[in-house]
Amino acid sequence: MLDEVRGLSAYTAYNANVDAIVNLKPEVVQGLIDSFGADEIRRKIEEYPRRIEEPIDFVARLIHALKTGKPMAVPLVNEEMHRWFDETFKYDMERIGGQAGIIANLMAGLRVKKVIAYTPFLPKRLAELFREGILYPVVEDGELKLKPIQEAYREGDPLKVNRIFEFRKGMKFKLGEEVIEVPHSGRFIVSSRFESISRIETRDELRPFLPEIGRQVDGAILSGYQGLRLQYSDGKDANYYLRKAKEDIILLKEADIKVHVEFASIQDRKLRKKVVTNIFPLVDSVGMDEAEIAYILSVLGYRDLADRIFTYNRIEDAILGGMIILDELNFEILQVHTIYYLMYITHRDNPLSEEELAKSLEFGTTLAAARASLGDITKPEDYEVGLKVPFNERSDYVKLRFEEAKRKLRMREYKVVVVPTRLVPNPVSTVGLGDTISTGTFLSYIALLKKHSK
Ligand SMILES: Nc1ncnc2c1ncn2[C@@H]1O[C@H](COP(=O)(O)O)[C@@H](O)[C@H]1O
Ligand SMILES: O=P(O)(O)OC[C@H]1O[C@](O)(COP(=O)(O)O)[C@@H](O)[C@@H]1O
Ligand SMILES: [Mg+2]
Repeated sequence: MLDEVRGLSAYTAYNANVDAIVNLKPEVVQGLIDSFGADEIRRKIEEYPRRIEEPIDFVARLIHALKTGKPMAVPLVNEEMHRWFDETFKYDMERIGGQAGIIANLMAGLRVKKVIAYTPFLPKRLAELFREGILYPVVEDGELKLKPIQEAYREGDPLKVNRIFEFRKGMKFKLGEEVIEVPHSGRFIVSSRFESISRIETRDELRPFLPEIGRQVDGAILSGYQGLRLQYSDGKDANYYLRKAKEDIILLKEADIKVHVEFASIQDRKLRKKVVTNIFPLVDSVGMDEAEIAYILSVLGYRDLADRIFTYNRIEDAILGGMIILDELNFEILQVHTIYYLMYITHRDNPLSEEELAKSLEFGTTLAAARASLGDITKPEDYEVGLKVPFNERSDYVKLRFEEAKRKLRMREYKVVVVPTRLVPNPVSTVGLGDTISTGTFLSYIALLKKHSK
């Protein structure tokens, strides 16, 4: 599968940023609890702030994420808080972040045939974090040029920095009298959402060249819509940017390529609904994690099912939710990544067999296991490391529950495929694992479709 994937060319847009990463230590978490007070933190968790405006919002959402062990992302809207973060935490490293940034570097690491990456802002510091070989589209003398991305930076473009808090399974701390033990390794993302970095779009001069870009690739992976704002100070709004985003997809698809959207957490319910209802029906494939499937169902009017997924993590609920999302938003294939399994839901008439779909999921989890083990994938041989990671200890349980779900649910009109994940017990890093899975599954899906059409 790796060779077939490496024979493909792909385009990715829109979000890339610098991730400033903190590997959380229990004493740092305990220090935060001691200085903000357990009662105040509990009260804030109940309130469940959806934006970080002051430090207590951050502390409450972080402690909640640690308690559940779920991957979460919360927008930071108060620019003043940069100072508080920088004074409170010591960053362990800086690397490229954002779905488009991570995916571009992953594909370049695998030496995929051609990687074109586009991000509306490209300051020098960001351009330098992209891997060699990645091309950036620019318009020169009225023509499309693909430049090495490191040479394409623009002076004066704003730099976006997100903070990532990596936490590890088994970490213990006390919230008042309550002893909390983190149930899973994961990451908590503080996503910067200031107006200057929130225009997720293709520059007007480049948009007419999207069909030409589409003709040079086999597929496109788009993400970053979560960075939009409902309103901008110049009178523009999310509807304006979503209309442009829809135009982009239509133009790329003139070349009859498959388009995948990698979904990411959108805390604002209005924006979440706008993004899924505008964008998903235009694309072929969508990827998301377990929390995101519940968030989407909740805005589509399936609150009970969303709550069940959040609370119990049952496979049958995720399958039911996935079938609803696929049908309501009418696209080709949904891929869901959870800690213990990956899942595809597609229509019965999908040309790929269930065995082929399972192979594609296995490719995705193997790639993620390689990244979790090594921290990054810098060369094609790194994939082999993933093959050495065993499937997780709940694999038999996952298979059993899937068989049960098949008996309970009406699934005749769909192909539903579930494979257990290869889980690294002590991952070097977890940020970007979802993007890695989705890149692996989407590229292998295209490669398998190509085989069928030969
Ligand atoms: N330690 C891990 N080893 C392998 N794969 C992992 C590990 N931890 C998480 N994963 C996978 O990554 C996704 C996370 O997706 P996000 O979109 O980044 O939330 C998780 O569901 C696992 O499938
Ligand atoms: O929502 P934003 O601000 O574009 O940022 C997305 C964030 O998600 C990531 O792309 C990681 O995503 P996953 O962990 O879900 O794979 C980070 O690198 C980045 O900071
Ligand atoms: Mg993700």
